[in-house]
Amino acid sequence: MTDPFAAAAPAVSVDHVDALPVGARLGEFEILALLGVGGFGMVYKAFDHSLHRHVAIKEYMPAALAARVQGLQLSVRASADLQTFQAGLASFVEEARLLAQFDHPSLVKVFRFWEANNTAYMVMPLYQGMTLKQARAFMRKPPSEAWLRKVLWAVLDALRVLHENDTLHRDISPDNIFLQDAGPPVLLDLGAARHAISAPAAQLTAILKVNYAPIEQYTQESGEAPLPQGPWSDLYALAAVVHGCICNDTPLPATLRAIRDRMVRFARVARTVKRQFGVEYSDAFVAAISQALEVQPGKRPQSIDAFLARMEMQVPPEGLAHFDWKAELGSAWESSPESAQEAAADADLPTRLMEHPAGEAAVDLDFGAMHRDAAPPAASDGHGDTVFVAETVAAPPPRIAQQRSRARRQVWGAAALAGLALAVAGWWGLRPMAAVSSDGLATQVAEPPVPPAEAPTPAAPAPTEEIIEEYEPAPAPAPAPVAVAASAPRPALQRRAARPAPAEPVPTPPPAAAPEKPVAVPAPTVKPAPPPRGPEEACADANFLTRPMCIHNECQKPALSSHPVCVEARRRYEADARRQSMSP
Ligand SMILES: Nc1ncnc2c1ncn2[C@@H]1O[C@H](COP(=O)(O)OP(=O)(O)OP(=O)(O)O)[C@@H](O)[C@H]1O
Repeated sequence: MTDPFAAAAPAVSVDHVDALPVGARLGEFEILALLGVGGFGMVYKAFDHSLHRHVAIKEYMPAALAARVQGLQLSVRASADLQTFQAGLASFVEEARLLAQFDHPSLVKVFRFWEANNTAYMVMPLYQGMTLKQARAFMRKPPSEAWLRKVLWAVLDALRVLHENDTLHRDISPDNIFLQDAGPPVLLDLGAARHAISAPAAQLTAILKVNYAPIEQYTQESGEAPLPQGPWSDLYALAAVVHGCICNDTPLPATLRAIRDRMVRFARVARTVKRQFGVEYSDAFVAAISQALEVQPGKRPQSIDAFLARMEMQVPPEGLAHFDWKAELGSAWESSPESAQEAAADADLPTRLMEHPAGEAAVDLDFGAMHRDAAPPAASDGHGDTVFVAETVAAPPPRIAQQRSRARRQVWGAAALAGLALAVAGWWGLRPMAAVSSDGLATQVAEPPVPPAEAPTPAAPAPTEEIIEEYEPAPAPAPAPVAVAASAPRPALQRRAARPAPAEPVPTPPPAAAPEKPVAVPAPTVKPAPPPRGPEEACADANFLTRPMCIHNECQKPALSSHPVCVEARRRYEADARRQSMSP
């Protein structure tokens, strides 16, 4: 029997101490390899000895909460986590049951599922290809509009099935969109376990992919009136995926955008891409993505049909059923991430597009290392764009009359999270930025940091030194508590919410006092010049939000480059850059 999925193999070799061993038997299925590890599950290539075909099996395995102690059995690490583990398990099964009902070429098919060994398993087709996140590394320039439209149509069609069944996806990201080597792109999972683990009881953590989650997902747990979620929420995430794919960079989190929207407008991205790469996007395409990226839910297209209409897309793109994503990338495709980088360098093209509005700095923030203190670190494995959001205990339901101001406060709560994220990101992810010419186009672009061949030495110059000079710290939001008000648990698979109220302006926090201009003081003529102040001294007056950036800026001064604080900051930066370059 021919098996169209037989050749599928992991794009990168994966290993995990808690993975099932090769050769393990789960009934008629024999484990052949580990394909991928998510925060909440492991996916294996397996052989079905009954039907004689290769399949993929996903095992519920939240490594932060459970371990494999004996044979195939899972054991919860700490009794305190039992309830959380069980909630995730129940949602995993619920998701499997839901997906098993659907039969759509772009929605992962579940052949069967069952519970055993204190966990559960989901059997799926073994797709051949790689995730959009992995595929982007093989592109020397942004993909064409025609290519993106094929991916979008497939995902939107799958989303339509979910929305029509009163279910939201809530977890769309480049690593959940799977590009088959020949066939339509597939939406891999619903992230139900992720959301259930975030909310098994009333005092919990929300776990979000911060670069793609719309602002309303930060407020969903609140016992106060939440910002409404609906198809517009999935559309935001999908538009963020497009923005990120074109820029080859993760988009700014909605929480940061709610404070002050520094994300490069999509229209400007399109202009820059045209100029730098010669890749053009139509007005309709740009308008639809721009609208779906609105921070305020009410300003986005409210349904998939509205989005498609904005995009002037009424019929499926031709050849979607046999979409060969590599071939259709044309000259953008390279056979390896390294050659994609080299080709871009040879053609004097950047691999990543970064720009910012005139007079403002664009900061490439990496939230990968940010976790709530109490969150077990293993939950982040392979999920650099996930963040744990601290939440407090549920409040009583609000009166309707108070909902407006409460919704506003929720945005502020989310914004407070952003403040913390900003502070952490200042340490971990400050990257080069681009200057913008008066025509609104990026005039410089930054390449991703290249991992040093050897261990960094303290005297090594910071990799971003030249361009960072242009950086001006953003006005910091006033310090605010980082906890987002919390609530009662919600169903693991989010039911569709009511249409949002007409757009209400997201409150803009008062800008922090502008730093005073330095006053020229005559230099002392007799006393020798004092030794340069250390970065910590120089930033003594900075608050917890502005301090990391202040220290970073101080460390750009040549006199301080070998100061221990700067050496440590640089070491962290470089370790992070290496970690990122190694992640698939
Ligand atoms: N049916 C499949 N065929 C081939 N590879 C797959 C399949 N399903 C998943 N994978 C691979 O396994 C990886 C992890 O899968 P998946 O994203 O479903 O895990 P997860 O635990 O749900 O992660 P997340 O944290 O995103 O919820 C994917 O990135 C993909 O590379």
